[in-house]
Amino acid sequence: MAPHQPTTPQSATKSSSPSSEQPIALTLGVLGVGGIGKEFLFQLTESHVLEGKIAIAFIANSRKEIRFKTPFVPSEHNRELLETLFDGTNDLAIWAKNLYEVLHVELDIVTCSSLLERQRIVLDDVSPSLSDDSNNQDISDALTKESLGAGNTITTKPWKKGRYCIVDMTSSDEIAELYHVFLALGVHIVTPNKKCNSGPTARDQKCRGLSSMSWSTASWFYEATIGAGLPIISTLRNLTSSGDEVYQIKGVFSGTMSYLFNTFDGSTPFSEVVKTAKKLGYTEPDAREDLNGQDVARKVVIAARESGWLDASIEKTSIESLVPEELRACSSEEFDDKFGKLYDTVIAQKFADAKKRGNVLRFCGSADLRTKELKVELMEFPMSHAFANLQGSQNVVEIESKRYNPTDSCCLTISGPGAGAAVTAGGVLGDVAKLVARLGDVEVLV
Ligand SMILES: NC(=O)C1=CN([C@@H]2O[C@H](COP(=O)(O)OP(=O)(O)OC[C@H]3O[C@@H](n4cnc5c(N)ncnc54)[C@H](OP(=O)(O)O)[C@@H]3O)[C@@H](O)[C@H]2O)C=CC1
Ligand SMILES: N[C@@H](CC=O)C(=O)O
Repeated sequence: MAPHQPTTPQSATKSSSPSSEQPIALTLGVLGVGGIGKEFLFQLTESHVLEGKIAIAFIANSRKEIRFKTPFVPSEHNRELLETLFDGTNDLAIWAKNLYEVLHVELDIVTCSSLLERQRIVLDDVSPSLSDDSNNQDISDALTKESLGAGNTITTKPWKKGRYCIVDMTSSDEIAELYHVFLALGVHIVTPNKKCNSGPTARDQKCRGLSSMSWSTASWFYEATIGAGLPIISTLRNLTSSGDEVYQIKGVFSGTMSYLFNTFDGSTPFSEVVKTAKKLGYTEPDAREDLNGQDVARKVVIAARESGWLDASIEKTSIESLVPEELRACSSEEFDDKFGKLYDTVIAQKFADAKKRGNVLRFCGSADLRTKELKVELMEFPMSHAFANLQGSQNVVEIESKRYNPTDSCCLTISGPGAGAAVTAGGVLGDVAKLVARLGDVEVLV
C-alpha cells in the first residue's frame, strides 16, 4: 500500500501506555474527530468505569491517521496531559507530535489524499492481509456469508476477532459502505452516523443480518443516530423484542430545527440563528442537511426500521425542505452568503402568521406503520401542545403502540437534548460500554 508516509521518528523511547498490564476488553479504531469525535475522546479519558478496558489502535480524520504501534490505553495517569494535547486543535499531525514527544507513545502518522485511499487504510488497519487485494469491491464480494461459511473465522491482525471495534464518528457514506466488510470480519461498529441505517435498504439489511446471525460475532450499535444520547432506539427495540406492536412514531427529531424554532422570535434574522446553531455544534457538517429535512427524514426512517418496517426509506418519505431551490446544489460558502437574503423574510412571515393564530412553528417527523406514511414537515401547534413547549435543542418523540396508546393510557414519550457534543458523544460511549459489558471482562488482546 502506497499511502503510508511516516512523518514521525520510528523508534520512540518508550510507550507510556500501561496496556500490557491491563485486561483490555475492546480495541477501538476511531474514525472522525470533529465535534463529536473529539468529545468522545475527552469522555473516554474521563471515564473511570471504562478506564483500562479500552485501547485505541488508530484515530483518523479524512486526511490523516494516527496509528499506534501498540494500542494506546487512555488512563488516569495520562488523562490531564491528553486533555491538554487534544484541546484547541483538530490537527492530527500536532496531536501525533505531542503524543510522541510528551507521552513517548510509539506511532506512525499516515496521510491519505482520497476516499479510496482512506478506505484502503482503514481496511489495512482492520485486516492487513485483506486490503492487499487490488480492488475494494473484490474484498466486499469475497466477504459474503457464503464465502465465509458457517463457523469459518478470519483472524484479524493484530487484534483477536470479536475484540475490535470501529467507532465511526464521520457522516461519510463511503465509510458506511464498508460496514458490511467490518461486520463480516467480526469487527464491531458503534456509530452516530445515520448513513447506513437510513440508507439503501439492501445495504442496511445486509448489515443487520451480519450483526445478528449466529455465525457472526460482530455487533452494530447506533443509539446516537436518533436523539443523540436519548434512549430512543433501545426503547423501540425493547418494545418490539417483547412483542409490542409499534403503530406510530412522531415528534421533533432534530436538535438543530428544535433550537431554531424555539429561539427564533422575529427579532434576529433566522439565518443568524442558524449560524448560532452551527457554532453550538448542533448542525450536520453541512447545515443544509438539517434545513432540507434530510436529517429528520433519516431519523424517521431509522425509527420505522427499528419498529419492524424494514423497507422504510428516504425515497418513500414526503419531505418539506426549507432550503430555497437555487441554494440546494451550491457551495456551502455561497449558501451561507445567500440563505438569509432569500429566506429570512419568508420564515419571518410564516412565524408572524402562526403567531396571529396563537400558534408556534415546529419542524416535525412522523412514521405511521399502519398507513405506511413517512412525513417531514413544518407544522403549527397551539401553546397547549407538548411539541410547543420545548427549549434549546430539545427533542420530543412520541411512540404509539399496542401497549402505549392514547385510548387506553397514553403514548410513550421520550424527551431531552437531542444534539450537541456532550450528549451525542455520551450516547456513543454508552454504546461502547454496552459492547464491553456484552463481551465481558475476559482478559485478551494486546
Ligand atoms: N452534532 C450532533 O449533535 C450530532 C451528530 N451526529 C452525527 O455524528 C457524526 C459526526 O458529527 P460532527 O462531529 O458534528 O461532524 P464534524 O463535521 O464536526 O466531524 C466529522 C469528522 O469526520 C471526519 N471525516 C469525514 N469523512 C471522513 C472519512 N471518509 N474518513 C475519516 N474521517 C472522515 C472529518 O474529518 P475532516 O476534518 O478531515 O473533514 C471530521 O473529523 C455525524 O454523522 C452526525 O450526523 C449524531 C447525533 C448528534
Ligand atoms: N444535526 C442533527 C444532529 C443530531 O443528529 C440535529 O440537529 O439533530
